[in-house]
Amino acid sequence: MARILIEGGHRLEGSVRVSGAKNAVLPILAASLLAAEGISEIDEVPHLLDVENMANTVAALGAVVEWKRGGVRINAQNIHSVTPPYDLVRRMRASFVVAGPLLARFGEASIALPGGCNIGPRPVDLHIKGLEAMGAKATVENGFVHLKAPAGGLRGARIYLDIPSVGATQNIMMAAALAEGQTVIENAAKEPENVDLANYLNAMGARVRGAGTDIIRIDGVDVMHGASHSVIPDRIEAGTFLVAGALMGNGLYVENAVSQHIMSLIAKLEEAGAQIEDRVDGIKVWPCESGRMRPLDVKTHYYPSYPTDMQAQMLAALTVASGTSTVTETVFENRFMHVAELQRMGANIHIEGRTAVVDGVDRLSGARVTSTDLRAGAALVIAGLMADGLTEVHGLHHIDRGYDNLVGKFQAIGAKIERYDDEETIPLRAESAG
Ligand SMILES: CC(=O)N[C@H]1[C@@H](OP(=O)(O)OP(=O)(O)OC[C@H]2O[C@@H](n3ccc(=O)[nH]c3=O)[C@H](O)[C@@H]2O)O[C@H](CO)[C@@H](O)[C@@H]1O
Ligand SMILES: C=C(OP(=O)(O)O)C(=O)O
Repeated sequence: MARILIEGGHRLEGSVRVSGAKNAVLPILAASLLAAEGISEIDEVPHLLDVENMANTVAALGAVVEWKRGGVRINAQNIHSVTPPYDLVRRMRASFVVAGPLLARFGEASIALPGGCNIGPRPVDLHIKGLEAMGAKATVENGFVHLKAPAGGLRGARIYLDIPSVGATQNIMMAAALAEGQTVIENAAKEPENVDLANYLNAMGARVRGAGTDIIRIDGVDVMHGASHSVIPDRIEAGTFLVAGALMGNGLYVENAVSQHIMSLIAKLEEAGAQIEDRVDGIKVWPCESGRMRPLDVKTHYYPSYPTDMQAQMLAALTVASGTSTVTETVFENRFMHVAELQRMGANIHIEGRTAVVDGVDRLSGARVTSTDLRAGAALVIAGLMADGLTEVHGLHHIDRGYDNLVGKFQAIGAKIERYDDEETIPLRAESAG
């Protein structure tokens, strides 16, 4: 079974470059389906399992997808299907965002309903309600959502989102790009990845204003074309390295990190005592002078509040803080699966409802642990970097979904970390990792 082996205690220094954002590139690949003319060139595309799945999804619908160095070229002129294969959709929730582009351009789409996942139930009711407000008929049958636009195509509408859902905002924004008239999304998600998507849509000929604020206005156009676009850096990958640097760094430079995208995380790291220097093209981080982070109270919420996708990594960091911290998860119902794994490494955490209460311990000890979701995997790697002895992390398919060469990047900044796929032998193996 594939696993990562980490020998804890080595300092991290030098520079690490952040890749393009997973949560931006996925809807951008889906948005490419809107182009009836021309070819899109997307740059800064990270090497991720999710990206491969999304590229395969648009290819299965008829788009011609050509990989190039650092990016991808997509010709979506001849789409022949509005039903992405179930096998691809089930692997990745984000594939539901092909619904908006397909419905807008072809008047119909049939997408397998994404189920819940390891972080809790993840309904798509707000996506469907938004598309219905634009005139679509939605029926759910045999696990699929069938969406059909009215004879004259989708019509612009005023849509208030009960929750500022990232995915619903994306689906509605893409569907509205080719609808008749104006769509207004109120209580829209303000995430930087949605701004990146809006910029790409506008480069394709759409008219989207207000992305990044609560209210997005989209004036529908008749036709869209391919465009060139460079994906923004991944703020969660940047945050993951900043947390690692705040714990184990000797002055770690996270190149490409955009401080504006992670203000809440930077504020928390500074509150914990880490030193942060915002530079033109990245962020440098040093650990607290005392060598130990101060305890924190952290609460996840929608952007620009503290991101749920950085909850597990921060929780791992706080296991060795100099006191008691609280971490409250408000976005997803069940995003504390990593707690049990961190406890196996000696962390002192108990859950009270939606809050994890973390009593800092002097040190963690290496153990064999399993990622339960993508960010849980990153949290366990961070825990392994600071633990005594050897840590063996399993469940790598989660990490591969969203981190581009995580092991190689940590190796390059001084971590003692190796990845073993399948039956390769583990030279570093020791009893403590069992
Ligand atoms: C590919 C991608 O970009 N994934 C991100 C996106 O996921 P995703 O787009 O799935 O997250 P949402 O913003 O939609 O979900 C936020 C909350 O709204 C709820 N909800 C959402 C839609 C809906 O129709 N009904 C409903 O009740 C969800 O269950 C959740 O509790 O934003 C999340 C919240 O920042 C991040 O953790 C994910 O990394
Ligand atoms: C929850 C995440 O992603 P997804 O929405 O793709 O599951 C994540 O990136 O942490």
